[in-house]
Amino acid sequence: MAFVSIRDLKVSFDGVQVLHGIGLDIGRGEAVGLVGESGCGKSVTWLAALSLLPAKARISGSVRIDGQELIGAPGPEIEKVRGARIAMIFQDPSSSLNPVQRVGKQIMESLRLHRGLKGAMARTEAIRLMNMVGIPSAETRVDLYPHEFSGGQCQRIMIAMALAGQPDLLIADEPTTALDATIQAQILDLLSTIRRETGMAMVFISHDLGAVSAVCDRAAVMYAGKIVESNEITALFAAPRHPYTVGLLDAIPELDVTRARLQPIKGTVPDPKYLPTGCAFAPRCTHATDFCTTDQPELKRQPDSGLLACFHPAGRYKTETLTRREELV
Ligand SMILES: Nc1ncnc2c1ncn2[C@@H]1O[C@H](COP(=O)(O)OP(=O)(O)OP(=O)(O)O)[C@@H](O)[C@H]1O
Ligand code: NI
Repeated sequence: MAFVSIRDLKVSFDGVQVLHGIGLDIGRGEAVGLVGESGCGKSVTWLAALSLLPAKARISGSVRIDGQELIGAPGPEIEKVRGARIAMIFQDPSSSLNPVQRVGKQIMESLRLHRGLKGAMARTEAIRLMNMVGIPSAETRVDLYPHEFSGGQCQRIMIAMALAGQPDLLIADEPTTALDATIQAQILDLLSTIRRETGMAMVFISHDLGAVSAVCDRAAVMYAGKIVESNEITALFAAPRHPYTVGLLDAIPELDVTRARLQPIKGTVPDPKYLPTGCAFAPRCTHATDFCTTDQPELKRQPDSGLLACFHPAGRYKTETLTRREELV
């Protein structure tokens, strides 16, 4: 069995289903991207796994790490997993860092909680972690408050806190969305380096397939609470099969192009309350036929080992997007 294995994960809020049976495997040390537009269920997948959803959420299915079932596991067991085995970082560091506590103290608290380190040992380790995530003069800046750091540096400090527990899996939930392009590239670079050095697995959640390609080996594309396609990044970029994946690739910003010239996918994501009967993407899909509006395509293994849920896959080969990926890396 894979190191992390998600099977048929479903989530509803107030009778509205938002996750429709997610299945995903992550190997040890593997970096997997989770991509899709806002509201497709990327965050909910992991918040459900880590028991971080509000009590009203109805969750079924299975999430196992190293064989240990997380769905329905008792609170203290989940708490042990959180931070120590699986750590999560979010888009906005200011919501996770305590503004009135020195950053070093916050990292040391994480070290005490997950590794039992205290005093001088914890302080030395906090400084080492700050150095590792690229904070200059960590020895002196360890005693500063979050507002004395830039947004990009706060995100680095969040990453240091996440690494404090030496997790086997880091969930990075849109960690660069709030940052400008240069800083974003630096953080992506940092995450790749850390993964190589620590050997931890990573799930990188993003709207942007370009950012995902800079960090991940493989990506799963989500739409309306389902995975619609997944494959190795190179295969996904070279030959995207799902028309939605093609749309996401067309929306990747080229480095020297302003956002105004991108081609966003026409239409909007469906409200989970009123999902279409057939394929959820059919109303926006240029390939859709009558059949797609009545029947739901299943996620099936493809000859190239990718997974796809589509009745009318695209066949075009996109060399130009391949070059874009190389530029981004
Ligand atoms: N606490 C909640 N109560 C009710 N509905 C929720 C709650 N959290 C998420 N949802 C709904 O679940 C669906 C999936 O949300 P989720 O946050 O996973 O999307 P996402 O793919 O992470 O989007 P984004 O890119 O905007 O973060 C959305 O329709 C959202 O409105
Ligand atoms: Ni999200």
